[in-house]
Amino acid sequence: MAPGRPMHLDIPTLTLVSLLMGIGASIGFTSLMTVLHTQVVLRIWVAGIWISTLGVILIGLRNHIPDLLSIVVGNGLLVSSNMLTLKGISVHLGLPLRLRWPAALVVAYCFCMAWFAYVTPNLGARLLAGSLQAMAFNFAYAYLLLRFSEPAIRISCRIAAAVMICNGTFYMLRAFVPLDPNSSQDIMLAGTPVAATYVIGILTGLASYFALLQLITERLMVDLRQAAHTDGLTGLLNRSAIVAEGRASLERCLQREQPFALLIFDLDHFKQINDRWGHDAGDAVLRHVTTILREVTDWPGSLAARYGGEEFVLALPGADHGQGLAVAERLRQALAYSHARIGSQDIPVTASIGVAMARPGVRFEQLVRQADEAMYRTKFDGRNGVSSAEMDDLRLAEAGDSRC
Ligand SMILES: Nc1nc2c(ncn2[C@@H]2O[C@H](COP(=O)(O)OP(=O)(O)OP(=O)(O)O)[C@@H](O)[C@H]2O)c(=O)[nH]1
Repeated sequence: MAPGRPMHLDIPTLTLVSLLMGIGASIGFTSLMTVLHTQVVLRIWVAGIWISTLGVILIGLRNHIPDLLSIVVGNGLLVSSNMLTLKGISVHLGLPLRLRWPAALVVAYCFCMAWFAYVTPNLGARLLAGSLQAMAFNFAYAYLLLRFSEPAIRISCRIAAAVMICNGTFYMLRAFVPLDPNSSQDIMLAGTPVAATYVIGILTGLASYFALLQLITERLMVDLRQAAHTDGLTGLLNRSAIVAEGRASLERCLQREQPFALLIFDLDHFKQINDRWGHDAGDAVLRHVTTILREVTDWPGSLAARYGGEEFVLALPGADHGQGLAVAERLRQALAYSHARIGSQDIPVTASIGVAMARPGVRFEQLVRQADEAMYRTKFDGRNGVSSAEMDDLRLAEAGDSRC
C-alpha cells in the first residue's frame, strides 16, 4: 500500500479474497480426502466446498457474464453447497436425512433469485433471501450437532455447533444491513456496511472449515481408539484391551473387597468346523458365539473379549463363585442348544469353560492362567462343561489330606 493512502476494502477485492480462500480450502480439503479416502463425510464436504467456490466465482464475474449465470446459477451453487454440508453432518451423526426438504429450499431459493433478478429486480431482496437461507442452514447444522451427537464425539460437535450458531446469528443480523442507495442493483457497489459483512463472512467461513476439520479429527480419534481396543471379527474387546480394562476392574473390586469372577472358554473341535465347512463358516460361528455371549451376559460392568483364535474371556466384577458358575453354565447351555445357522447349514457348537475367582493380591494375568487351567480340565474331562479353579484347589487339598 502506498504511504498515506488509506486501505480500501471494496466488495470486488473482498470477493477475490473470499474466492482465494475458497480455492485454498477446496485444495486443502481435497488433499486431505486423498489421504482419508475412506471418510464418506469428507467427500461430501469436499464436493460442497468446490461447489461453493464455483458459486463465488460466478457471483464475482457479475459484470462479465449473463445475470442468469452469475445471480441464479451462482447463488444456486452456494445454497446447494449448504445442502451438501447438511447432508455431510447428518452422515457424520449417522442420521438418515432425506434431502427432500433441503432440496425444496434450494429450488425455492433459485426461483426467488430469478424473480428478483428478472421480474422485479431488487438487490436488497436478493441479499435478504441469501442471508435467510444461510441463517436457516447454519441453525439446522447446529441443531443436528447438538441434538444427535453421540457422547464419544460430543466435544467437537458442540464446538462446531457454537461456530454454526455464530454464523447463523451473523447472517440473521446481515439481513438488516442497509444497501447503498446508489448501488443500482450491482452487488459490487452495495456500500461499506455490506462490505463489512463480507469481511465477517470470510472469517465465519474460515471458522466453519476448521469446525468441519475438528469434527473429522475427533471422529478419526474415536475410530482409532475403538480399533485399537476391539477385535475386528467379533467387535468384542481384544486381548490387550481386556488385560488393561480387566486389571483396572479387578483392582477396584479388590480395593472394595468385592468378589471378581473370571470365565475363559474355548470352542470344542473348532478346527473340525473350519475343515468341514470352511474358514468363512468358522468366522461366522465365532460371530454367532459372540451374539450368544452378549445375550447371556447381562452382568453390570462385565467385560467380554476374544482372547485368542477361538478362546473367549468374560470378566464379572462383583460376581461370587456361585454367580460365576451360574453364568458359565447358562452360557454353556445356550451355546450347546443354539446351533450356528450358516447359510443352509446348522453347525453344532459347544464350549469348554473354566472359572477362577480373584483372591487378595492376585494379578489379572494370574487369574486368566487359573481359569485357563480349569478350562483345560474341562477339555480333559470330555469338553462341553464347566470347571472351576476353586474346585480344582479343593480336590487337590482333599487329595493331599487323604495322603497324610
Ligand atoms: N475361522 C477361523 N478359524 C480360526 C481363527 N483363529 C483360529 N482359528 C482356528 O481355530 C482352530 C483351533 O484349533 P485347535 O487349537 O486345534 O482347537 P480345536 O480344534 O478347537 O480343539 P479343542 O480346543 O481341543 O477342542 C485352528 O484350526 C485355527 O486355524 C479365526 O479367526 N477364524
